[in-house]
Amino acid sequence: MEESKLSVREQGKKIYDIYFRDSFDDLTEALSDAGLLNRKVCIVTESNVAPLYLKELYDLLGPVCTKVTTFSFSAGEAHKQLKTVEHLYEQLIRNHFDRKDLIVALGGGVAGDMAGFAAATYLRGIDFIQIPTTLLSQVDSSIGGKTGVDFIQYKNMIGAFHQPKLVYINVNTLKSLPKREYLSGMAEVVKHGLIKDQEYYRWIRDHKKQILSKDPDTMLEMIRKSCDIKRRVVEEDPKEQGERALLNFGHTLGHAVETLMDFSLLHGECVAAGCRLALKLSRNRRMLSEKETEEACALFDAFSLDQRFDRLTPERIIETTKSDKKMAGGHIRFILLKRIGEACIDLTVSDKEMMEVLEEELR
Ligand SMILES: O=C(O)C(=O)C[C@@H](O)[C@H](O)[C@H](O)COP(=O)(O)O
Repeated sequence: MEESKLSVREQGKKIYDIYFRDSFDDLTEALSDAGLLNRKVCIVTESNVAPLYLKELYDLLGPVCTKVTTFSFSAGEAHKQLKTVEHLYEQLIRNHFDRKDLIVALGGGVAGDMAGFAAATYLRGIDFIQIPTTLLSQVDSSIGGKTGVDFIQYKNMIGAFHQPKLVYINVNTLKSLPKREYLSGMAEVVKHGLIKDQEYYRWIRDHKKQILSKDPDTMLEMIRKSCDIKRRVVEEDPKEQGERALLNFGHTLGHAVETLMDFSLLHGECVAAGCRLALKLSRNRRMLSEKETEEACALFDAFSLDQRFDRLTPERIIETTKSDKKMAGGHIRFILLKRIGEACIDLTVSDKEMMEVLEEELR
């Protein structure tokens, strides 16, 4: 398997590397290259991931760190809350963590977002690294430094931009990932093709079989391609002043569905629902043809991203969307497609337009 890495830069200066590997074998070398050896470390992980990889990580880090502690919380979006972060702060304080020490986020998006947020805020900021173990976190949430927690039912409402010092992707962790979780990550992968790269979108369509069977070489190529797209976007606009908002394609209505379904659907499943709606909004604006829209929706279907959310009404979804943070000057910030492979920001989508696509989707 080809092994490689990508560097994420800001204003030409390297900020961190993303490693693509099929084991944890050279993690300590990666830490050494990033200047992160001989520190006190806290591995932050969750209850599903801990039994699989915590011991391996602990044993690897022990010899190259001054002390290794672990913090494990109950898995699930319901625990991505300030309360969990408070427990982590307490542990860091009890173990006398100072500004030179390191947090290691081991797990999916919830672990990464929350550990990153703790790292951003503890002592006004300490270093952290990302070791993502789900497809969604490998292609999306581990890159770009968005960290945070949900607040009451508001998704990612409290957070900070804080860049990791290293992202270490071991694609072999996907073998143990439940199928539903794996497919949920495909929503972000398809999103990358739709918003930025028509050729990549076609590549995904042509490699459905290999992707579904978790063919290692295909997964590695796909993860690299997606990370490269995300890297380019966040390099250009690290703090979401413009271009980076395009990564929110599917998230405007997706976050509303996720909240209203009480987080019973996975994040990627809700993003897929949001992407279908955004595709249909783009079609109704005559930016996409009926055929292109159907084909893109069918690609989500191929990855079983066709969950129903018909117990929700269009009115409730629209109302919840307006309380999300994607508002700009009183308008909902939508990401639409000008064509397959090119997205744009739009502040003019009306309630009527939303109603039309929601009624179509919920029919
Ligand atoms: O990194 C980004 O920027 C993204 O928007 C990527 C999204 O796929 C991701 O889910 C992100 O966490 C959503 O951010 P939010 O600002 O809408 O909470």
